[in-house]
Amino acid sequence: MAHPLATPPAGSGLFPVPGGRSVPWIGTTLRYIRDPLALWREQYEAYGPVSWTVMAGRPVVTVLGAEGCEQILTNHDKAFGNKDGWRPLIGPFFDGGLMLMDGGEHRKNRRLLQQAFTKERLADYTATMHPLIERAVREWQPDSDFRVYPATKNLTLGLATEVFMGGVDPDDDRLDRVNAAFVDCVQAATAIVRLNVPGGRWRRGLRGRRYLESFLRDYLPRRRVGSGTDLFSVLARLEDENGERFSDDAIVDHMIFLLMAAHDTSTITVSTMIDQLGRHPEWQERCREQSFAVGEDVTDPEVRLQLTDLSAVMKESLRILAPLPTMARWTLRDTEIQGHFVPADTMIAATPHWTHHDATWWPDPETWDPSRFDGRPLPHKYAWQPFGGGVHTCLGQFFSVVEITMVLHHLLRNFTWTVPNPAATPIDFTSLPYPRDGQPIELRRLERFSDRAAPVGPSA
Ligand code: HEM
Repeated sequence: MAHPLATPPAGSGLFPVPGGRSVPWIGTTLRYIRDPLALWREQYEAYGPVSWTVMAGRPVVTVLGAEGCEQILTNHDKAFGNKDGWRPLIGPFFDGGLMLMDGGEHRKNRRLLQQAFTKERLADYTATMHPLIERAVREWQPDSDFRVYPATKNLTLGLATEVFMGGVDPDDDRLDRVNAAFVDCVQAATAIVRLNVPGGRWRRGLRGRRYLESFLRDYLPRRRVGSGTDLFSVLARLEDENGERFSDDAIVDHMIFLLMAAHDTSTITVSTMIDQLGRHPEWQERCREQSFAVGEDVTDPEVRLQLTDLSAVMKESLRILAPLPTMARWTLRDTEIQGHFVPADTMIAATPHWTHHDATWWPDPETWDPSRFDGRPLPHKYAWQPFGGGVHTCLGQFFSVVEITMVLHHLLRNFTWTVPNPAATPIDFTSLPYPRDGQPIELRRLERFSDRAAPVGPSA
């Protein structure tokens, strides 16, 4: 039986948001962590595209479908705020990050931050990243039980410290602890017990945040005065049109958020692509052929454009597993979503992961098939939205595409791999999605001429 979230104002013509009773406080949190698609499918069948449930102690309105997501992300009537949507989830750990800002504050910070993501800056980051990725990937060791996820996480963290931070001192041995601090912060986001109690995730997250702050503050004075082209140095020297700069606190906040935004999202995307290419050798070989055809150096954007198969593989992998399966919002006043009345101060979940698996837009949605991205237009502007939409669209989108392309490009040129376990990879959705088993593959070094498929064509 459906229970309305709130009664619509008389004469409004709006429907109440339907929903069901569930376990007190925890509600559907655990079911979401296990399998959000199964949970949403059930909600959709029972109540339609807009319904409410309880998650971690509060009512949450789940919006399923491209139209609803478009309405929320484009936010034309400014009814949806980011700050209070994300804050209950990741606030204490990623406070001061761009994604947690609204209105004028967001506009001002985004304008300034955008200067760190221009074409010229991206070219600098790319030039720094390319040799690091090439070397790091080549050093991966063949293994019949190679775990992709932790290896990729190490790689992206190493890149982040070089490209984002400008490197660390040779005798600074805190990187493992920094990595652990990120994980603690991100995982605390969905802690069931949100109290600062010993041994709890929340406490570990808070401790992680303090560790990251002190780590960055140690390096900040040098970045302010240096001439580095890393993101940290760029942020430390940015000025707006009035000559205003970010304060020390703002730089540390932005850095912690950016490191987090860049790290786990790219890691899960690389990991999904490797997993899928291991299960689809024909696509692996197609991508490899293009990677050998363009040569080793892909720092030039024109050269990367030729990796059309890899680009399709990335898009399809982002479709099958969106690194941000859900985007949080908060209603700033009474409003309407797809004809339903939603009162002020309600948590909203926009759900790209659902849209990406919606058969309306994606026939046979559970099948991984990069040929969906063969250049034809999207079936709906919001049918594919891994990088979000509206004013909060991902600022690091182009950076991450370059980073991911380069990792896969070098991997394809150095290795071949298969996935020994035919069962689907078990994904945990506690925070950002990650493979519970670390994503095992059988990784073999590529014998360049014997392992590659013979060239196709009349002379072959
Ligand atoms: C595959 C990789 C990535 C994915 C799928 C991704 C996804 C997203 C999404 C969906 C949002 C919007 C959140 C919302 O509307 O609430 C977002 C925001 C953001 N992302 Fe990314 N991201 C990725 C990589 C990166 C990287 C590498 C960086 C930085 C270098 C970055 C920086 C940001 C920032 C700063 C925002 C906030 C933008 C704003 O609120 O104005 N992201 N990202």
